[in-house]
Amino acid sequence: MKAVLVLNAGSSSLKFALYPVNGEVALAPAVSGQVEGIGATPEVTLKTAAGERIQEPVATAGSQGEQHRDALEHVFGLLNRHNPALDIVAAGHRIVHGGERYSAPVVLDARLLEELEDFVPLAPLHQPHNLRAVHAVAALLPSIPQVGCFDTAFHRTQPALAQAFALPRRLTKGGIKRYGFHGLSYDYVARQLPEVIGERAQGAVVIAHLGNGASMCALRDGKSVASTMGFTAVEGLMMGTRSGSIDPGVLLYLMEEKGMDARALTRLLYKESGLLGVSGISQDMRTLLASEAPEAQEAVDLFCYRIARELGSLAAAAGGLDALVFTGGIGEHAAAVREKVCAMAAWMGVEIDSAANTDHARRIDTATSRVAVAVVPTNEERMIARYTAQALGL
Ligand SMILES: Nc1ncnc2c1ncn2[C@@H]1O[C@H](COP(=O)(O)OP(=O)(O)O)[C@@H](O)[C@H]1O
Ligand SMILES: CC(=O)OP(=O)(O)O
Ligand SMILES: [Mg+2]
Repeated sequence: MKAVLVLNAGSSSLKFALYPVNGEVALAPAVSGQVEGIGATPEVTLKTAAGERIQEPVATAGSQGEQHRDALEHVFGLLNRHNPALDIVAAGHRIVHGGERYSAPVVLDARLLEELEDFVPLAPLHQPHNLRAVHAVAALLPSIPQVGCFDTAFHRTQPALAQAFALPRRLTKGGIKRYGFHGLSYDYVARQLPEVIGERAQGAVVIAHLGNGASMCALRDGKSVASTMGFTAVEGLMMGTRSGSIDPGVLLYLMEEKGMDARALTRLLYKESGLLGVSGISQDMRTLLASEAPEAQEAVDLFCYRIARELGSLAAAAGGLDALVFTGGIGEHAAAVREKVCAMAAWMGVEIDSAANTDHARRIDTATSRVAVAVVPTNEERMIARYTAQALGL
């Protein structure tokens, strides 16, 4: 049977899946898995259709880029050994930045890949790894077509106001505006929502994608109207290692008074801040929730506080709040985070059922809550597989 290979290269992870295609994309992949811990001690986990789990370390050293490359090679080796007689006819990729031009998935060619290189400085933790995956597939399977699915595409429906910075017009015209990210995740979750919350899915909805990277999106009629991430994936919420929004005056001060240059600031804002920076312990929410250190507690509290603040702002953009939806690794699994955020949103009519929340139920609001509150697992890989099949008419 035909299959689409999906690659989702994140900041510190590489998720992969083989989706059988037979007229339409199968609900579940035949093989899937991920490499986690790229940049530290990467380890790959693969799950076969028969439910067998394989876990092994990835032999690698060197820079983040070199580790991403080794991780990819390791994944290709594993897929060769565990591919259940599927014929890989296409590859679909998550590409974080598509700029202003791309509001839909595209078939990738050499010219387009070169154009997408221009966005590397705008998404330094993602874009280089996304593009590297495309080149790696081209070298290994030169005859198959490849499709790029952009994180920014879903947000192209936003009104101009939501995309604008208050900067001189010439800069806005030059593309310095708010793009928004995690679009494949929002797209997938928005499509699941009618099943979970009925008609309210068409109303004022805020989805919180809380993973290693974290952002929130306001939707109306299932379409993005505003988001917390902007020109780059460092704006908005506090994240695993990213600061989120910060007074730009702090950066000017650090440059002028502390002699920090662009490289040092990039490191600070993307790699040393967020949960890791505030706790001084870990970027991993599991570790922080299990820790008794007051610094861990402070990091979690600030993470939740920032979400609650942004929720108010996004509700203003959406013109109300009919539903609040949690997704991403933290959103799906960290009941304590959902509880704190919802407690701070009580003034908006958010009320959750403690037992349902602890059970990670699909609906966690009480019968009297004015706002529907849902937990919807995201699936960027399936979204990519569907888009790839669609773009190629598979
Ligand atoms: N059971 C859990 N409880 C709390 N946090 C969790 C749990 N499982 C995963 N997480 C957190 O989810 C985050 C990773 O989210 P994920 O969406 O997988 O990340 P990525 O952005 O790399 O795709 C990490 O902070 C991790 O600690
Ligand atoms: C855009 C982004 O932050 O992605 P991730 O959550 O995969 O780091
Ligand atoms: Mg992610």
